[in-house]
Amino acid sequence: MAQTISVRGLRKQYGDVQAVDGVSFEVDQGEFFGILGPNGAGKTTTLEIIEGLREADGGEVTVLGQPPWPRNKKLLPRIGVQLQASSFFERLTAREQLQTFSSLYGVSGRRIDAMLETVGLTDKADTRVEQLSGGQAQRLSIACALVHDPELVFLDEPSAALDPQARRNLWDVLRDINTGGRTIVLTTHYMDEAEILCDRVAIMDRGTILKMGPPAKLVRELDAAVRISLPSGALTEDEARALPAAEAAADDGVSLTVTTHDASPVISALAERRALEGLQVHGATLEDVFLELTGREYRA
Ligand SMILES: Nc1ncnc2c1ncn2[C@@H]1O[C@H](COP(=O)(O)OP(=O)(O)OP(=O)(O)O)[C@@H](O)[C@H]1O
Repeated sequence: MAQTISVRGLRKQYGDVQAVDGVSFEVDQGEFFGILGPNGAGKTTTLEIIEGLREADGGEVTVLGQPPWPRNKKLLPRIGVQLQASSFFERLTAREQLQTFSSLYGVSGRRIDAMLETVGLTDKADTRVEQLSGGQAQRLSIACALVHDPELVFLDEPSAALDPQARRNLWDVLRDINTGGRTIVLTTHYMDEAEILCDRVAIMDRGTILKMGPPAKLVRELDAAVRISLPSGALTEDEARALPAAEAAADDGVSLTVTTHDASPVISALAERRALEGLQVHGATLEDVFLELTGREYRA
């Protein structure tokens, strides 16, 4: 598969802060790649260097086979960039905003209505940007990053400050963009976002990548316990502890939770007792992976 981004030994220091400390990864064509980590992990700095907006102190970066720095104008029509703080031209409507962007890139205006449709803003086409909600503005900034049909799209915390429904709508938009064949690189501090959207994630903390891979694989490799919960009182705690393969059981008055590394015998035994009503199974998440890697709770 063709390699779209290659980063080797990337470093960047601001004063005493080593923001990026030897980061290496590759992104393949068509991949949805996530850089995940808490505030200050170095995600934005890494992204800005790849986008050609910042000079690295050290390391090698190629984007679509070319170095992004010094500012490489040949790359501009081929990449789309959505920055963390989106800024618009004032007093323009959503459509005019997109028209302005498309004319900057010298592309025809034909894509504008299609783009508004893609990000679900058709009914806001004639609304001025300052009257858009946070979620709508975020989607417009993504449309601006896509209007020239780039093959590679960078999104920096695209769902920051969105309400849960708006985040889900945005995820649908991003999935469609990726299914259309574009490569997407996204930074996020939301574990669930990375888990749901990304083919692969790099978990970053304090300037380094701690682990990289498909989210489901990272979680599986943890070999973490599974929690099986039932309505409180479905079994006594002692009965639950005696279930085959059960390692622990606790009833907090709302749920009875059984912990195990092997869910099948527990669930089979519950089925035999006809005690499956209201059963929920909770596996490990990327948050558990972060905890295992750092010894710290994940705080975005
Ligand atoms: N222009 C700058 N000047 C000085 N320090 C900076 C600058 N930009 C970032 N830093 C510092 O570098 C570190 C990494 O910041 P960066 O913005 O890359 O992290 P991040 O993972 O994107 O965090 P966030 O999610 O908060 O944006 C932080 O300690 C930050 O304070």
